[in-house]
Amino acid sequence: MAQYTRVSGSVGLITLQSPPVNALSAAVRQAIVDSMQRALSEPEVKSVVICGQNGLFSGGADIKEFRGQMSGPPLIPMIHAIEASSKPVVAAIEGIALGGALELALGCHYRIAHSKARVGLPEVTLGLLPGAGGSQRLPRLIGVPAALDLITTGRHVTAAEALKFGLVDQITDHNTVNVAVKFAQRVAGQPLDARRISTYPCLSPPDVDVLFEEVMQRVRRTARGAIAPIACVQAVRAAATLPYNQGMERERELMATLSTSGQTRALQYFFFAQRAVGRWSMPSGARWDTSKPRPVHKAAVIGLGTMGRGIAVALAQAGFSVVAVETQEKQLMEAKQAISGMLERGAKRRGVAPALDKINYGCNIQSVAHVDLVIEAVFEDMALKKKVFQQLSAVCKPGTFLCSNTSGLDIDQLACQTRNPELVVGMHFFAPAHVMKLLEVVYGPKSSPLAVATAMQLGKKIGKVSVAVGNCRGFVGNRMLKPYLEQALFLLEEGATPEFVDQVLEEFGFAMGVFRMSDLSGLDVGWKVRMADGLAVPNPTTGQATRLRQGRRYSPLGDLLCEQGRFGQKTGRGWYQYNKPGSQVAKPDPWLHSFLDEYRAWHALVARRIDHQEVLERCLYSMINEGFRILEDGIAAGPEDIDVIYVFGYSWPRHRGGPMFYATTVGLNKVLERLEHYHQAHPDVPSLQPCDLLRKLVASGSPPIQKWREVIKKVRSQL
Ligand SMILES: C/C=C(\C)C(=O)SCCNC(=O)CCNC(=O)[C@H](O)C(C)(C)COP(=O)(O)OP(=O)(O)OC[C@H]1O[C@@H](n2cnc3c(N)ncnc32)[C@H](O)[C@@H]1OP(=O)(O)O
Repeated sequence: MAQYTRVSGSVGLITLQSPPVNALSAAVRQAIVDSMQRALSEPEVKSVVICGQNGLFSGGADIKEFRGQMSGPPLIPMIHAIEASSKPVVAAIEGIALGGALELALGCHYRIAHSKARVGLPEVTLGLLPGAGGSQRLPRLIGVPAALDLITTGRHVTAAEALKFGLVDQITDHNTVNVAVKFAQRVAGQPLDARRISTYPCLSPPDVDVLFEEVMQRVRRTARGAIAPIACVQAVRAAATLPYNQGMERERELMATLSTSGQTRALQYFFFAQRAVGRWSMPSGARWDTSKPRPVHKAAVIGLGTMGRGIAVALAQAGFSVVAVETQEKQLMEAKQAISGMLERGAKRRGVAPALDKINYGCNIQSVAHVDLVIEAVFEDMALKKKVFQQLSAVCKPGTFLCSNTSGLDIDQLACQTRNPELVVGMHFFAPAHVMKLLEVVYGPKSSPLAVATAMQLGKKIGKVSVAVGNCRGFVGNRMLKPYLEQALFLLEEGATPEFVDQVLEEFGFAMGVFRMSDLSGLDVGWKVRMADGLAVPNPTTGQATRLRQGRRYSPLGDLLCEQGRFGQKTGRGWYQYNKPGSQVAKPDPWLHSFLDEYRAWHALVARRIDHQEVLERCLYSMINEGFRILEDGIAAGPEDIDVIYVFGYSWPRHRGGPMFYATTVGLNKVLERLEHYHQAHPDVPSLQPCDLLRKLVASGSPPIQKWREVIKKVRSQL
C-alpha cells in the first residue's frame, strides 16, 4: 500500500503502492500516516520524499471508495500533518498527480516533477471540488485566476505549465525520485515556515470582485446545470476573502453538499462507464481481451464531404498516412484546400507542425490499393455505397478492412458486396469528425472480432471514445434519437412551440434543444431518409390520413418545412429564423407560429397548454424506452454503452449520467408508469409502449444499473 525505506542514510522514502494508479485508498492513507510517524520518530531521518511506484505518483482519491462508507484516516488531517512536519517533505511527481494526490503534494514543502508528468485537480469532473484543502492552498500558491482556471475546468497541466504557475518548484528529465532525494538532503534542517502554503496570504488581483463575477457568469453559462463548477468558484472565493481556517470550513460545507448530490453519483458512474465501453463484447462471445487487433499504418478515406474531411484530419493528426479520394477533380481541390486549412488551424492551436504531408490526394479509387483500412464516407445512399464497396473489394489488397461511415444504413448489405464480409464494419463518426469524441463501431452478423478489435483500436489511437454496437437501423445513437424527435413534433402539433420545447431540453442540460439541433444539422437530411423510406411523400393529399402512415402516427411537419425550402441554418429558415443563411443566432419565427396554427386548424387539432414535465417525460422517456429495446435486442452490450454514446455524441448532460442512468434516478417504476400513461393517451405511437425489458427490470425490483446485464442475459436467453 505504501512502502517506507530509508535511502542515502538520512531520507525517509515513502512509496505509494496501489496499482493501477496508486489511488489514495484507505490502506494507502493509513500507510502514509504510519510512514510519516516513523520518519518523524527516527532521529537519523532528516527529510522525507513521497513518490509512487511504477513511475506514477497517484491518480488521487480512490473513486471506488466513494460508493460506500469512508474508512481509514481522512485526507485533510493527513495532509495537515505532513505540512506541519518538522522535517521537510518533498513530493517526487512522476506520471500523474491528480485530485487528492496533488492536494497531498500541496501539503508537502517542495514539489519536484518529471518533465513528462501531468498534474491537475479534476474533482469537478466527478461532481466534487478539491476538498482536501486544494481549493484553499492552490490559490495561495499560484494566484486566484490560475487556480480558478484549474479548479473549475479540472484540466490536467503539463510539468512545464505547472512550473510556470509556480505549482512545482523544479522539473527534471532524470530519475525524479533520485533528484528529489538529493534535493531533500540539501534542504534538510532549513526553516520550513515559508514553505507551508496554508500560511500564505491569498494574493488576489485588485478587481477580484469583477473577476469572480465574470468567472461565475462563464461557469453558469457552460455548466448546463452542473453544480460542482459553481461550488468550485465559491470555494476559491472563500480562499480569496477569508482566513485559511474559515476557508477550509467553507470548503467542507460546499463539499458536504456536493458529495451527497445525485450529480456526483452520475459523474462517478460515468467515469467507470467510459472505461467499461473499452471492454467490449459481441453476442458471439468475442471480447476485447480475446480479440487481437491488426496494426493499421495506412488508411484511406473515400468521399471528401464534411464527414470525409473531418475523418482524414483526425487520422492525419494522429500520425496515420492517409489516402484521401474524391472522384471529381473540382471537389477534390476544394476538399484539399479545406483539409489543409483544418490541419493548419489545429496545429496552430496545439503548437505543433501541421500534418499536411500525411495526406495524399487522388481522384481514382485505385489509389487505395495498398492501404490497410478504408473508411467510406460518400453520400448516405445505399445504392452508391454498395457500388463503392464492390469497387473497394475488387481494388484493395487482401486483408484490407472496409469500413463505412454510414450513420444508420445496414452494414450487412454493404458487407455482402465484398469478397470478405468478415472485414467489413461500420465506423460511425459524428460531425465535425475531427472534433467530436464519439465513434460507434458497428459490427454486422458477418463482421469478425478481428475487424471490430482493429476499428476499436484505430478509434482509440485517433482519440475517440469508441463504442462497439450491433447492426440495426440508426445503430444506437440515431435509433434512440428517432422517438425523441418524433415526440418533439407531436408536441408541436398538440400546442407547444419549438422555443418552449428547446427551452425545457436546454434547462435539462442539453447543449441545444431538439429544434435548434435539427436546424444546425439540416432538416433536409432526415427528409431525404424519410422519402427513401416512403414516409415523406412530396405534397401528399392533405387531411387526417397524412398524420397516420405505415400504421402509426406520423407528423409531416418537418416535411412541410422542407417543401418550403426551410432546411435550417444553411437556408436562414427552419424551425427558427436566422439573420442570413449560415447564421447561428436562432430567433423565434412568427411565420412558423402562424404555420403551426394553420396546420392545427387544418387537422382539427385544438392546441392545449403543454407543461415542462410533459415535454421532458415524452421526449426523454420515449428515448429511454428505445434504449431498453436496444439492450433487449443485444445491439448494445450494456447501459454504459448507451450512456457513453449519448454524452459524447448527442450532448446529453454528463452530470445526469446518460439516459439509462437518468432512468434509474427517476426510478424505473416511474418511467414505466409514465410511459403507460402516455401510451394510453397516444395508442397509435408504438415508441411510447413500454418494452418488455423495462417491465422485467421493474418486476425484479429495479436492480442497480450495474446489475442490469444479468437481467438482460435472462431476458435474451428466453427470446
Ligand atoms: C474529493 C476527491 C478527491 C480528493 C479526489 O482525488 S477525486 C479523484 C481525482 N482523480 C481523478 O479524477 C483521476 C481519475 N483517473 C484518471 O483520470 C485516469 O484514470 C488516469 C489519468 C489516472 C489514468 O488514465 P489511463 O492511463 O488512461 O487509465 P484508465 O483511465 O483506463 O485507468 C486505469 C484503471 O485505473 C482506474 N482508476 C483510475 N483512477 C482511479 C481513481 N482515482 N480511483 C480508482 N480507480 C481509478 C480506472 O477505473 C481503470 O480501472 P478499470 O476501470 O479499467 O478497472
